[in-house]
Amino acid sequence: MSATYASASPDGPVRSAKASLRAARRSARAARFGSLSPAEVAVESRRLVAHLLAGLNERGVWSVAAYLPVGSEPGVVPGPPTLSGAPRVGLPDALREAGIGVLLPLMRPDRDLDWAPYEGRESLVRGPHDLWEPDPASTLGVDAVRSADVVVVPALAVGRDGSRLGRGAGCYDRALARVAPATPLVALVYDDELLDAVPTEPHDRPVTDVVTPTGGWLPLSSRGHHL
Ligand SMILES: Nc1nc2c(c(=O)[nH]1)N(C=O)[C@@H](CNc1ccc(C(=O)N[C@@H](CCC(=O)O)C(=O)O)cc1)CN2
Ligand SMILES: Nc1ncnc2c1ncn2[C@@H]1O[C@H](COP(=O)(O)OP(=O)(O)OP(=O)(O)O)[C@@H](O)[C@H]1O
Repeated sequence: MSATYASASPDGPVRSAKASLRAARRSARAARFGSLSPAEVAVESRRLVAHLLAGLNERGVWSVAAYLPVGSEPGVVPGPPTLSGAPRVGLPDALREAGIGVLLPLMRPDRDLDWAPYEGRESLVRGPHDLWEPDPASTLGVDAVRSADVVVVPALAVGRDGSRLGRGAGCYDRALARVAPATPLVALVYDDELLDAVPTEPHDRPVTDVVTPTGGWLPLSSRGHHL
């Protein structure tokens, strides 16, 4: 670990505040998800994706770095395992069908993210941690994320000030450190996951916009640039 992150010791006050909030948000998300029927989840996911597409369309965006929502993440497509074992793909297909070029991440062993173009669900392979990822043979390298007009990022919670709480592996922190300052960073969360603020460390890059199933696309106060 470089000296830049020396202040972020595993037992520092911000680190433990993040860890407790992460645990609380994870269980709240899981509990709420468990209380919804698959049909309700599907409706919510479609609304979220529709808001994202509308916002990208309004802004004339033709290329994004996105991800494939899994488990109880916002945008997930619910249902039993498919016969082929292939994942249920909502968000990346919706973007692709709208004519938007999509990069998907692959998690590297060092917890950095590599990227590859999304070419349809048949091209996905099982990755680590129950993720589905593009074929490792098709990767473009860690810097490919710089080519996206917009980066769509996962989050457990987002503050109205742009602060973002992720899974805690630092994958997106590493990836976003490479992205040009003017590139919009759009987090997808459920409505009750948009908070006033979440704890941050110096390496955390604020997101500029958030999309929720009911609230739609909301520019945040951290937003320094307009498309
Ligand atoms: N759908 C989706 N894809 C994504 C992410 C994400 O958050 N959601 N990522 C965002 O970074 C990257 C993958 N990052 C990950 C980082 C850590 C763990 C992990 O440690 N998983 C534990 C369970 C605890 C957890 O969910 O974090 C495990 O499987 O044992 C999984 C993925 C890239 N792709
Ligand atoms: N640019 C970077 N290079 C290397 N390590 C980093 C970088 N940014 C953050 N880290 C490390 O990643 C770890 C996790 O950071 P943090 O708790 O902010 O994760 P997160 O933002 O919740 O997760 P994610 O980015 O995966 O969504 C920390 O140990 C941090 O020091």
